Amino acid sequence: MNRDILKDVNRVVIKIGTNSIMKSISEIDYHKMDRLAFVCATLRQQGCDVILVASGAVGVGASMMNLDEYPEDIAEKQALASMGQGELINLYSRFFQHYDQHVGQILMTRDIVNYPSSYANCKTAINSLLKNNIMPIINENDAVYVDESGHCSKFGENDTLSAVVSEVVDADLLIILSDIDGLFDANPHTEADAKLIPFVGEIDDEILNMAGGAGSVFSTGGMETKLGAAKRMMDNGKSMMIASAKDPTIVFDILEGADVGTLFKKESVELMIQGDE
Ligand SMILES: Nc1ncnc2c1ncn2[C@@H]1O[C@H](COP(=O)(O)OP(=O)(O)O)[C@@H](O)[C@H]1O
Ligand SMILES: N[C@@H](CCC(=O)OP(=O)(O)O)C(=O)O
Repeated sequence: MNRDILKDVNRVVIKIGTNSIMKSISEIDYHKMDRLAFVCATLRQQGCDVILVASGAVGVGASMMNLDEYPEDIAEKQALASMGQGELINLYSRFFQHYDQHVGQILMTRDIVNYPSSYANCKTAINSLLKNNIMPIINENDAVYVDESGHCSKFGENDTLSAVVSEVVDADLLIILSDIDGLFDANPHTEADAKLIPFVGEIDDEILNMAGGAGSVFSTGGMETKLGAAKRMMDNGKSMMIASAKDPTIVFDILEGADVGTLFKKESVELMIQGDE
């Protein structure tokens, strides 16, 4: 699959998982956060609209409290998220500042999917940030979500959230930076000879059967939710990449059309670029 089309991307959503910004349960990977800020700010300078979906509220909160493991209790998790989110955005804000880039925090609940006025407000808020050259940094509002049968305002993981955000802002491409190089034909952590799949043109049962759940204590979605996000993007005629978060400058390679990670793109549909009709 020729990837030259990725060179024309004008608006990109980049999602990075908790696992990728933590060295261990107690240690934040500051270098990784700095590289990510560098990449996002550089793309912005080059005229590309970038929206960052950044996980890590609970993880950063747990590291601040020196916890050995994550709590199961929802109220405890929400308290950690409340504390951790403040520190997470503080860190990103400081790293982005090195590259002369202001950031704006947006914390979402599922209300944006369920209520058209919330959706419209969210769209306006993100577009206003972009218009003013402020980098939107988005996470779920983990401290207050409700997860009850009568009312569920929870996403629960950021793969789906990042696909919804891509829809809201009409992004050309969603890049999910993960702790793995892309989609493999089986979970590489359990199948030693699993092979990377460079291109997926359709999410069918064969592809869905390859996916397993989350790979670490930090993660919530695993490959299943990433495939759900890919399907959402493809149904909207847009594309998605899964690539390794090890070195965030891989985003430059992706946008140069390099053969890295897994590209999800409907074979029959040309990547729709902002401004094209
Ligand atoms: N077919 C597959 N290909 C790649 N990874 C898979 C697959 N099935 C399950 N996984 C798991 O999904 C993990 C990536 O998802 P996740 O744990 O949510 O990480 P992240 O925090 O980066 O989003 C991998 O590390 C791996 O353990
Ligand atoms: N919103 C949560 C993260 C949820 C999530 O999806 O995490 P991840 O699987 O690491 O992308 C938090 O910030 O702790």
